[in-house]
Amino acid sequence: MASSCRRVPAGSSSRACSGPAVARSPPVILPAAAICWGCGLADNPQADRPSRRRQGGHGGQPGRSRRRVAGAEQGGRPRSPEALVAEGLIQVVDHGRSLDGVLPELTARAQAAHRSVVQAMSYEVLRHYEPLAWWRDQLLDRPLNPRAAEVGMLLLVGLERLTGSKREPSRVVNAAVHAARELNHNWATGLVNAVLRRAVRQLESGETPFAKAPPAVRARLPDWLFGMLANDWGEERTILLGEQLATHPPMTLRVNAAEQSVSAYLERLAEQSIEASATRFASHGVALASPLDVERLPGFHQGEVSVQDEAAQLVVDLMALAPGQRVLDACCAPGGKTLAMLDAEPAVQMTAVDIDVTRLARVQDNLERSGRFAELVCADLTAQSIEPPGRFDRILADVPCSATGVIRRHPDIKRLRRPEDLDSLVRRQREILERLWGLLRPGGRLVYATCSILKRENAKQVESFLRDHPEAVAVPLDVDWGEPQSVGRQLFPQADGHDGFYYAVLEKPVTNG
Ligand SMILES: C[S@@+](CC[C@H](N)C(=O)[O-])C[C@H]1O[C@@H](n2cnc3c(N)ncnc32)[C@H](O)[C@@H]1O
Repeated sequence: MASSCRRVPAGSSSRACSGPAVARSPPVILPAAAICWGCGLADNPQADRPSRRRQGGHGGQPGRSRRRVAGAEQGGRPRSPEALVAEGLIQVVDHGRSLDGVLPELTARAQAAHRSVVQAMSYEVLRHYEPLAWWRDQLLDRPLNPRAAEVGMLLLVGLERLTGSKREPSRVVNAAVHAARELNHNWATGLVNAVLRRAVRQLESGETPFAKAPPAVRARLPDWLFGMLANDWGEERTILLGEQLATHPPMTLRVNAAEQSVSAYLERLAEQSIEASATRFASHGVALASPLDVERLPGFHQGEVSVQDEAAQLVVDLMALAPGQRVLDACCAPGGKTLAMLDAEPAVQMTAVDIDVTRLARVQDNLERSGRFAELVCADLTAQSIEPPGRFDRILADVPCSATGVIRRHPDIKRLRRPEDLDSLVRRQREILERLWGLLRPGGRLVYATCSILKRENAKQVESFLRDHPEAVAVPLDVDWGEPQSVGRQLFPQADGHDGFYYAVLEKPVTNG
């Protein structure tokens, strides 16, 4: 076992560890926004506030260069929400930056009254990017010059406002024209005005702009992802899936069962006039009717409740934890499932590993908030060993994945992921699985989990592992959630319910001699 002790530096930027290290309990302060696509634990649960919905292109290829939104540090003059969102989304679409990274810069430059609008618009344009861009291209007389990317994005913002907000259409058009000027594209004001007015006329005549759009556009998915999903689940289902992935996810809580029951917590929420209900499948889950700031959640800072998607909460039952067991939470950061397991069974010996030292510090924060303890190890599980082998009774392999099951929460995934990422992810998942299998003691159990809805990362991955490890036993899952696969169960994103997720449970039999 790695044994060197390292404190995670406050304010350090996200980086992989250089070697195994253990971080024990000193408090650490973390940078506000750290992207996590696949954890089921919201980094900024209130970032995404609902707006009214409708429908919603094909964007440029993200380049390698990454710059900040112009003027952010110089305290540049606040701009209109439309201009800020157009500027910010260029950073995501053309420069490959995450929305979580860009939004704080945008909102810092917006007037206080506009901040939530800037957030909501950014999410909505990314959610409906394909239909919005397809519609824009239909409305244009000729394709936009690639150098006019900001104007192209501003048109998407305008089209999103026309279909997704209650604002008077003429005000939407005027705001977009004004934003073009703010962005120093005076040459484009006439174009923006003409295209958006054409869109208004279409809507007023009752035309359905996307009726003739290709299936991938209607599914609000990039072509490559639509193709992969359609290959797995068929075209019709993929269109429905894509539509579901473009909706607002609920904000879901996990009530710490050691502290109180779900019904007791629901009563406390009702006392604060916070509307909520028990989740359908997770026994400690509470779904809020609308997202809110965690500061308003009774007992949040005391660890009585955590923000965690319902599908992510289901891991606890699958782990079949018991006091005294040695448990390894591999790929643990930011610690949502570590905490869920410790809250359910505090008397296990928990070791939690992640490759990213900054994200490990967030695990520590989460543990401290709840007064729980785990040995934290920074290690690359594709390359480094956690000694000695055969040590753990239970292992959770919540491996890095495409995060296609959580696109509702992170619509920038559709712009940032590349098809070629899948090959390297699948390879990495397999390497991690191989190493973890060696760490499992005979008689022990390993739970494989992803927040992906792609078979290659899920049932096909586990099938391939089972072919090469005939000693491994796939445990049938007698549960009422998800859909059975050749091995394991697939959860698909549900309206007002859980995210897309996959679980498989493997056991290593005790061999004689
Ligand atoms: C899906 S997230 C884990 C979410 C976490 N289990 C939770 O519930 O909060 C996957 C994690 O795997 C980590 N990771 C990726 N590659 C890794 C590797 N080679 N070794 C260890 N951890 C890795 C990432 O840093 C990321 O934190």
